Amino acid sequence: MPTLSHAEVRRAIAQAQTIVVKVGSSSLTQPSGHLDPEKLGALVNAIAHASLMGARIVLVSSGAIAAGFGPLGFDSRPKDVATQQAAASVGQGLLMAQYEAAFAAFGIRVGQILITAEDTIRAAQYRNAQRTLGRLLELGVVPIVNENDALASNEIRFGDNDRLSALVANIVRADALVLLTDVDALYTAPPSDPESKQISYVPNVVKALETVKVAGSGSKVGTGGMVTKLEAAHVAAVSGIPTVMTCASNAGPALMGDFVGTAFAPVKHRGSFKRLWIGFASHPRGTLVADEGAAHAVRGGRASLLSAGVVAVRGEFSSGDSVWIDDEQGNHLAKGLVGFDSEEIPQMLGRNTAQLKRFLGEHYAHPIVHRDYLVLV
Ligand SMILES: Nc1ncnc2c1ncn2[C@@H]1O[C@H](COP(=O)(O)OP(=O)(O)O)[C@@H](O)[C@H]1O
Ligand SMILES: N[C@@H](CCC(=O)OP(=O)(O)O)C(=O)O
Repeated sequence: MPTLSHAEVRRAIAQAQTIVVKVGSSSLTQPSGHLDPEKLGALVNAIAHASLMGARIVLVSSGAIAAGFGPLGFDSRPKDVATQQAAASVGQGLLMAQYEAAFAAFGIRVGQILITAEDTIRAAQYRNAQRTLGRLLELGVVPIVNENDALASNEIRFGDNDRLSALVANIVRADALVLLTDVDALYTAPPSDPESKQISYVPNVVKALETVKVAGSGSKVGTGGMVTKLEAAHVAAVSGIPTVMTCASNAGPALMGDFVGTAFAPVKHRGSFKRLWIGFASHPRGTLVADEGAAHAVRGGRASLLSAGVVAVRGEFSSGDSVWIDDEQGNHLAKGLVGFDSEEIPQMLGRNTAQLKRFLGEHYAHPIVHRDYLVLV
């Protein structure tokens, strides 16, 4: 796919029909941690205008934990997961109440969708999310999405909403992703570094990942920092979706395609969602170690991982979980969704398909990781 110029990326954003807008906690709160109605109101104003002009907008909004810890009597954002989940449970309702009132002033209805990482891969939940989001957009509603913090388990939560927003952009087949945060653009290094310079256009986010120095969150309430925002832009780019990242006060101009913040060009045509999920969002539960021949085949990009080429298995996982595929030197080669439970695998190691069928039965005569569920890293 030829790289779009900076102007073409901005035009694509201006013309986008379906847009996912992600806003971070730091952009919705006062320094005290309470929700800031003015910031929220300004954001809603920008989104409502784009929506009334015909854009279909999905808002991925953080802020539940930030909105909940103050009313619960905590001075600062809680660090332990259980209290964060309780704060999110209290804060999510408060957050939605503010959005409801702010959008109502424009005659726009909102709908709440809380989603976990698992919902984005299990086929039934994925289809339900897709159908509900699609119908809400048809009805002119602005869906407001957040991670289902109160229920997500520690191991598989997204934690930040950046990657979630890129996956939502895939679910709704968005034409653009707008990441709103507390910094006006991507810089060559964290903005606290006096040498850092603003970057207005990233033609290839994969290359940018190698050169830009990024750090975690600069605020007390944000979670992922620039690392997860670049990951989100990366997922979007390889899904054929352009991204613009800027501060929340630039939401209006960003949605209009003005040259604010940083624009990221798409690098590929739209790809398979399942492979994207495996590559970017899934958290490996264990490791399969490939021998030299299998490692070579996996690196080639089109082979399944067969038990004949696996020399060791580590971790506890179930069929369908994500695992690392490593070479014998410990380098990660790929991630994949494994076809068997971890306890089933030791008896399969080193056996070819005919032997698996003969000694263990038909059920075992399949790749440990099928190539359709394997993504090189
Ligand atoms: N190279 C960089 N360019 C811009 N910002 C960066 C960079 N590296 C780290 N950051 C930090 O990332 C922060 C935004 O992330 P975060 O606090 O998680 O926001 P949000 O709550 O919007 O997700 C910025 O405030 C900034 O301090
Ligand atoms: N789901 C959490 C989001 C966590 C968070 O802070 O995310 P972000 O602001 O995007 O770094 C919440 O609503 O509080």
